[in-house]
Amino acid sequence: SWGYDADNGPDKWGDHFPIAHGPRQSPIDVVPSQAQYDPSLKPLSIQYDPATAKGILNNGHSFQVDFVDSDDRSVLKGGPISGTYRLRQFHFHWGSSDEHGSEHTVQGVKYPAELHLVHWNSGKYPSFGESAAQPDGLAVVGVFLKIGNANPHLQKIIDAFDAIKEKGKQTSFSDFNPATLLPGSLDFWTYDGSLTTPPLLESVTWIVLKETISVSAEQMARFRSLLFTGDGEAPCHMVDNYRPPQPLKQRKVRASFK
Ligand SMILES: Nc1nnc(SCC(=O)Nc2ccc(S(N)(=O)=O)cc2)s1
Ligand SMILES: [Zn+2]
Repeated sequence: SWGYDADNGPDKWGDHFPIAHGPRQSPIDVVPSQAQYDPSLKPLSIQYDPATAKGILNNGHSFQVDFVDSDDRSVLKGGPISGTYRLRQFHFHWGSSDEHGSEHTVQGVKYPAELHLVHWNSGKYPSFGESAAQPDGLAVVGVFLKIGNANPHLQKIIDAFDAIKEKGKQTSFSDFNPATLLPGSLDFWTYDGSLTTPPLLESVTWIVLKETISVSAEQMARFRSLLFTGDGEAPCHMVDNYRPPQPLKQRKVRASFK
């Protein structure tokens, strides 16, 4: 099935998922000078309850931290979205070296990793699955990681990696507030896009934060110790699990800041 190799990677996804060539694909290259400041954008409202953290899973493409999303304890509001979107999971994309790895780029600048906090429109739809099929179903907050001081909040996640080294492994993960992974400023760019992996559904309102969070080179090396492969397979390090920027086509990117 799909992956990030030459034979099953982003250039091949259109064979089974023709929407790969659609009008609102993600990620994109954000060009700040082309983004229009929109004073009607509200400030982002992010309220997460650490008690909703459930588990951490190596799904063979990335690792994700899953949340209880059967109630509105961890929600995103404001910004470009209307109503309430519930946190479902967060995950990352990263490179084989510190020079690349993010999905979105900023005027061609690549970051070593990118965090995605995935939310669904619980105010309007009954489930994640339903939401994922709607043009206003999902909202993903993207945060760039930049090499610097070790990030103590990331360390709790990294300490769980030994238990999820191989594809399919999962372990419990509790009492974690993903808001600790956000930068000081919630200034953002926003545009209409898609999931960046198959099924590439065009149901995502993207909210890409301008400010980065830090990660140390040693912490990035721990990300690269995870495996795409499962127990008993020839081990393949989980690196370069990012889709490159896609055509902007008829879209505008808006900025929440001047
Ligand atoms: N009916 C459906 N159930 N599940 C799906 S897709 C599962 C899923 O959450 N996929 C997903 C893929 C990419 C992203 S991302 N990288 O944040 O755009 C987020 C989420 S469609
Ligand atoms: Zn993602």
